[in-house]
Amino acid sequence: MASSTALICDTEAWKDLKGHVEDINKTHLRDLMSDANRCQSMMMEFDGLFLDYSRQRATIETMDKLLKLAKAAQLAEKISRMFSGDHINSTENRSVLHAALRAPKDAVIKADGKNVVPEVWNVLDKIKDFSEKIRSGSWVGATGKPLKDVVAVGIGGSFLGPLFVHTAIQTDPEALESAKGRQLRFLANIDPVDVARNINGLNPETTLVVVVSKTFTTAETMLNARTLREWITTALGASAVAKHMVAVSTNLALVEKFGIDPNNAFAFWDWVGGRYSVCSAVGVLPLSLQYGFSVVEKFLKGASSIDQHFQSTPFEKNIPVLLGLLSVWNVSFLGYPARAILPYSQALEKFAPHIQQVSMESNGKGVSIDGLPLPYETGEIDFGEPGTNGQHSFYQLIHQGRVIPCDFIGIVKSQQPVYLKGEVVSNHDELMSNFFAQPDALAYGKTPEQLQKENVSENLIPHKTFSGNRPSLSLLLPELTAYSVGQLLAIYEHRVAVQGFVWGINSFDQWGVELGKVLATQVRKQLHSSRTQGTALEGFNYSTTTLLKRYLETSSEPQI
Ligand SMILES: O=P(O)(O)OC[C@H]1O[C@](O)(CO)[C@@H](O)[C@@H]1O
Repeated sequence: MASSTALICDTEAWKDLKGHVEDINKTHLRDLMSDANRCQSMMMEFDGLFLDYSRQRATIETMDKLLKLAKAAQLAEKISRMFSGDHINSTENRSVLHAALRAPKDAVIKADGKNVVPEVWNVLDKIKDFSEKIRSGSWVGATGKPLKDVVAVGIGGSFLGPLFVHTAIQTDPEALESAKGRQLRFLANIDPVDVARNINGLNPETTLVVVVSKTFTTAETMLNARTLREWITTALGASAVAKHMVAVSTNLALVEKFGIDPNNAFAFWDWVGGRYSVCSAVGVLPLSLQYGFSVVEKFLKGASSIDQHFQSTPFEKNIPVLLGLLSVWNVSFLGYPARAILPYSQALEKFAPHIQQVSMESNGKGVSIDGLPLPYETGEIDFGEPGTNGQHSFYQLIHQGRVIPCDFIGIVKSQQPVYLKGEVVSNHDELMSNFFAQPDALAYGKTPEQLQKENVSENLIPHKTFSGNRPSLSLLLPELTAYSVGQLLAIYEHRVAVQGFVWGINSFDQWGVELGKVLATQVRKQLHSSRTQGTALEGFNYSTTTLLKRYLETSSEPQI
């Protein structure tokens, strides 16, 4: 781009792709898929992962044009600025260095001129030491009992990533074995029902609470932390906090003010965005308590492998770059506003919710990084469910309704294989039959002519016709281990960054979450004064006043 304030849509590369849409609209995936050379060029392998994007509505020419768009967007420079610790999160004046969280001990990654890797490893070593003490029972609670259960209190990025990784590895044989006799739970929502569910069946005597908050000011997390502090101190006395509560934060002063011993706090840094923090103490501490540090270290290594691939592989073979460019193609050129994340793996059931934050909080922006209003949409609506459950839910719309590019994620080797004697296939093969079938159903569809040949009655033909030409990609992982979960995470993190870099936005701030928080403060104040002094409602519009009045009049909330 000529100047830093120019928008990507003004470049020749963007305009060229706009024109190219017409060519693509003349194609059908049925025909594109019959070109073996094209398909072969759209498959690649890295470190055990296999990517097939031949079912994208793209030709070799499209890919060529997308690579030109990457050049016009100065993608290589932007990636390099990220890894060099430049303050690419300009609205918060911060570096974006989550890759440093999983870098090998001898790597050098600088923020503001200082190598951050030794600090990262100091915290990792502290987590290793602490989690071993808890797991071995050498650290005991206030009544002398070992702490076998952990409740991690946090929300958003201080919750979704750790929950995803926990859910993904909990049935992996190695992780399962190392977690025997232990429980890890996550308290995120301020809904008191979530508190009730999370402490149900737990004994404060044997529970460790980990308060996870980058800022240590998030209203929900702090109230939930105070609620669990009350649960512990009511049962065990005020001094029990020292043994039963620890924290993860960048704000160690507030951790201390809360009453948690600073020695029991695990730091991270402002160059780690909340939604990119699962590889910091945010995820590593709770996961190490549950599975042991050596399992979690494999997760970090998997992510690091993708970091190196992303940083050094030419774009035409670079998985996050290719996926990011294809997403830009689908959103900005083909006009598909959503993306379905469809892992054929129950263990990945929390992957889509995590990626929703990573992607939508990062790329749902209305202005360029320089503050210019964007004449094009950014970000996509991410959603998903594991297969085959999703097939019995929203796939109808994907097959015959709106066009939604799909990410199919499959695993070669099941974490928990089952084969029943006499069955046609193993349970995992049954699952994977669907993984292989769905992308073709979407791509090829079914024509009225085919239905006629099958003697389908005329009145049903329109209903049974599938237009096809619906794009997807398939990612095949050899197995689902801590390592491959790390790979998967980093692929999506970097893919989202690629999209943001091309769109010319700041993918690392999140000002859009602030307004609602401010308005909730006004409501909170009003609820307090109405409940304690009977103050009349003031300063709200007709609708909110009516709703609040009804809530206050009919609510059975305990009075303060
Ligand atoms: O870790 P914290 O500071 O409690 O923030 C939690 C979450 O709140 C947000 O700031 C906004 O929802 C997220 O970006 C962040 O992950």
